[in-house]
Amino acid sequence: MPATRRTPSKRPSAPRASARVPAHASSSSTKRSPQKRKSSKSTPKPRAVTPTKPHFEFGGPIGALGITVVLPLVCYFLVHACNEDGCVEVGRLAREGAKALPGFPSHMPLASARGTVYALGWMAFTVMMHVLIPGAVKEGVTLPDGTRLRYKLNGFRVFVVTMAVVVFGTRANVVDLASVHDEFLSMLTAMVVFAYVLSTYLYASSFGRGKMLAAGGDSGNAVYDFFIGRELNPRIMNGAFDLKVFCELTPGLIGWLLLDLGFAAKQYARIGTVTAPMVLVCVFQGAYVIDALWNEPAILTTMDITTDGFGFMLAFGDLVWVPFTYSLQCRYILEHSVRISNAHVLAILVVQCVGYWIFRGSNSQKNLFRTNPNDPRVSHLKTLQTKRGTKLIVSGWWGICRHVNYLGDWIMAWAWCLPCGFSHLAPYFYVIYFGILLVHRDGRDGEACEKKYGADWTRYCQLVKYRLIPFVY
Ligand SMILES: NC(=O)C1=CN([C@@H]2O[C@H](COP(=O)(O)OP(=O)(O)OC[C@H]3O[C@@H](n4cnc5c(N)ncnc54)[C@H](OP(=O)(O)O)[C@@H]3O)[C@@H](O)[C@H]2O)C=CC1
Ligand SMILES: CC(C)=CCC[C@@H](C)[C@H]1CC=C2C3=C(CC[C@@]21C)[C@@]1(C)CC[C@H](O)C(C)(C)[C@@H]1CC3
Repeated sequence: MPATRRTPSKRPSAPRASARVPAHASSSSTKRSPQKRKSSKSTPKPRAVTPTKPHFEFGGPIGALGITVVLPLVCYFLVHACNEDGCVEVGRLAREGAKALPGFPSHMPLASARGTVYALGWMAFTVMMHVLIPGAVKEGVTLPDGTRLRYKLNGFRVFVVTMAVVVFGTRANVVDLASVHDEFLSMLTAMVVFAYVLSTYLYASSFGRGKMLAAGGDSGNAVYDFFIGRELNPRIMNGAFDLKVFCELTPGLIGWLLLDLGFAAKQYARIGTVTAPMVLVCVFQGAYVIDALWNEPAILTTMDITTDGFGFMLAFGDLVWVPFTYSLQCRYILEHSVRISNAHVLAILVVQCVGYWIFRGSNSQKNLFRTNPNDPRVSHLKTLQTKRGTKLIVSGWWGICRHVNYLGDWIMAWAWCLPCGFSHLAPYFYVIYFGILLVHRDGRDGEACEKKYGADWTRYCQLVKYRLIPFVY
C-alpha cells in the first residue's frame, strides 16, 4: 500500500504536529508499508488542537491565483524579451512599452510535435531511470505521526547515465543537444501543460483515503491548496516512488544542465568555439547541479520536503521554472557576443568560490550536526538547547547569521550573472528573483521555527541577530 496514510485531515490548518494523529494513537488505523518505519527517535509532543483560521502565505488565495497564472507568463516573457532577435532595454521598455520587445523569433514555434516529444520523452526517460537504476535507501525526518518514510535516492546515478547517453549519442549522431535551442519555446509549452496536469492530479489524489496532508496545505480554499500543495508526500507505485523528491532533484535539475549544454553546443555550431562566459556559467551551474545530486540525502531535511505539500508551486518550480529560467544566462550568452577580460574572469571565479564555500560549508555543517552531533567536526559548536528537544547551533557558520546558507547561494547567483557583462539587465533576472525568493523563504522558515521552538526561537534570534547579511539585514 502507499506509504502515505491514515486520518483524513481536519480543516482548518493547525500547527504542524497538532493536525496529525500521533503514532501511539493512530497505529491501529494505519497500514504499515515497507516504505515507512516507525521512528525510534523521540518525537515532539503534539499540542492540543485549537481550531484556528487558515494560515495563508503568498498573499492567500488571490496571491496564489496570481502566481499560478503569472509564473508561466514570466517564462514566456523572458523568451519574448530576450532571444536571437535582440534583448529588451529596460529604458526603452519603460518608454515604448511592448514595442521595445523583440518578440518570439519566427523559427521558434510556440508548440511543436518535436518539442513535445523532447519534453515528455525527457520526463519518461528520467522516470524510467529512477525506477530501474538502484539507489541508496534513506529515511526522511520523523513525520508528525511518528513514522519515517524511506526514499530511494539515485539522482546522481541518473545524472551519470544521462551524461553517458549524451556523450555516446552525440558521437553516434543520434543526439543533437544543440536542437534544444530551436525547440526551447515548444518544450516550455509542453512542460507548462505537464505541470498544470500534474498539479491537478496531485490536488485530486490528495483527497484519497488516509493521505497525510501538509500543515499549511489544507485551508479548504481550492485555489490556494492547488497552488501550495495539499498532500505532504504523494507517492505512486505502491508507495515506492516519491513524486516530490523525484521532481525536486532529477528531471528539473538535470534538465537545466542539459539546456545549458545545448546552448553551449549551439554556440560551438555557430561560431566554432565556446566562449569564456559560456564556459563559466556552464561550469558553475553544472557544479551546483552535481553538488545537489551528490549531497542528495540533504534534500530530505529541506523545508520543501519536510513541511510543504506538493502542489503547483513546487511542481511548476521544479519542472519548468528551474530549467527554463535558470538557463537564461547561457541563452543570453549564446545570442549576444559577450566579451570579458581576464581580470573579469578572475573576479567572477573568486565570487563563485566564496559563495560555494559558504553555501556548502554551512549546509554540510547543519546536516552533519542534525545527523551526528557527536562528530568531531561539529561537536565543538556552541548550541542552544530547546524545549522541543533539538539544539540550535549558535556558533560556526550558523552563528554568523540565521540563513548563512542562503547568503552563499546568493553570492553564487552573482557569479552566474556577471559573465553576461553589463549591457542588459535581463540576464540579471536570476540574481534579482533569487534575492526576493530567499528573503521570502527566510521569513517563511522564521515563522515555521517560531511555531516549532516558541520562546527558544526568540532567544536564538537574540543570539544570532542578523537574518541573511551580517550587520546589514
Ligand atoms: N537554487 C534555488 O532555487 C534554491 C536553493 N535553495 C537552497 O536550499 C538550501 C536549503 O534551504 P532550506 O531548506 O530553505 O533551509 P535550511 O537548510 O536553512 O533549513 C532551515 C531549517 O534548518 C534548521 N535550522 C535553522 N537554524 C538552525 C541552527 N542554527 N542550527 C540547527 N538547525 C537550524 C531548522 O529546522 P530544524 O531545527 O527543525 O532542523 C530550520 O527550519 C539552502 O542552501 C538554499 O540556499 C533553496 C531554495 C531555492
Ligand atoms: C514562487 C516560486 C518561483 C516557487 C518555486 C521555487 C522553486 C523554484 C524552488 C523551491 C526550493 C527549491 C530548491 C532547489 C531548486 C529550486 C526550488 C525547487 C534546489 C533543488 C536547488 C539545488 C540545491 O542544492 C538544493 C537541493 C538545496 C535546492 C533545494 C530547494
